[in-house]
Amino acid sequence: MVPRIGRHTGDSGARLIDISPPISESTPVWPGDTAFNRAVTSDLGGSDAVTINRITTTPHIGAHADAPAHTRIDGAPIGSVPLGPYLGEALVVDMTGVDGAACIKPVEETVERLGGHLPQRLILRTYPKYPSEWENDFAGVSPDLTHWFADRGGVLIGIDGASFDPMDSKTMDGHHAASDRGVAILEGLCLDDVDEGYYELIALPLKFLDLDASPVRAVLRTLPSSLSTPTHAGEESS
Ligand SMILES: Nc1ccccc1C(=O)C[C@H](N)C(=O)O
Ligand SMILES: [Zn+2]
Ligand SMILES: [Zn+2]
Repeated sequence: MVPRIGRHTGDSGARLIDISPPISESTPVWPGDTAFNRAVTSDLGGSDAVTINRITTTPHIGAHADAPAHTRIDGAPIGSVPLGPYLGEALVVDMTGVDGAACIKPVEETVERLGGHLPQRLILRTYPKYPSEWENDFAGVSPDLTHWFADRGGVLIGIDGASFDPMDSKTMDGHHAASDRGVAILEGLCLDDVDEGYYELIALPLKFLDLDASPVRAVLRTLPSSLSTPTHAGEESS
């Protein structure tokens, strides 16, 4: 029997791919939202014993996890969401040729092509190249896809775009579908260096007790090759 995620020892040649864009004052944020800003409050370059910065930022910056509280008045803040969804096997699907909201068909086709295995985490690539400036024209995640995935045991969907809903949405249907189905949301992932296929996702939000979102350091770890090829299809229902 092939070793599964969590049981392999770590020096098996697995590669870590950082899918977090850099965060600085020049990181784009939603128009009108609070940009990242920092100020030094204690300075080694002055007479202080330590350097300390103060930061101001929207929590929806770079790679980040949305909490249910972002779009539901009674939704859980990010510090009290379960962590399981943010860790574990994920399938990266290339949607760069797809028009509009990320939808079911490309996922079905990719799963089919890779051998039929659908893990509990789905990561959707919509940009051929991650934008370095704010981009109005991102694809959301279609509610249909979220329902389809939740029906098959899905617990997390991540996307490279800035939001699960198009920029002019007033109803936030993409976000609501996810929170209604208990599907965790990651946004702003930089997938430039990632091929379609199976990986281990690691992207934990911080324990901000009252916040609507948290930045994450998102990485994909390559699986032992026996796990990232179609030969293991159907063996696991992670
Ligand atoms: N409507 C907004 C108005 C102001 C600031 C952000 C938004 C968002 O929708 C953020 C986006 N949905 C996000 O989850 O990052
Ligand atoms: Zn967000
Ligand atoms: Zn969002």
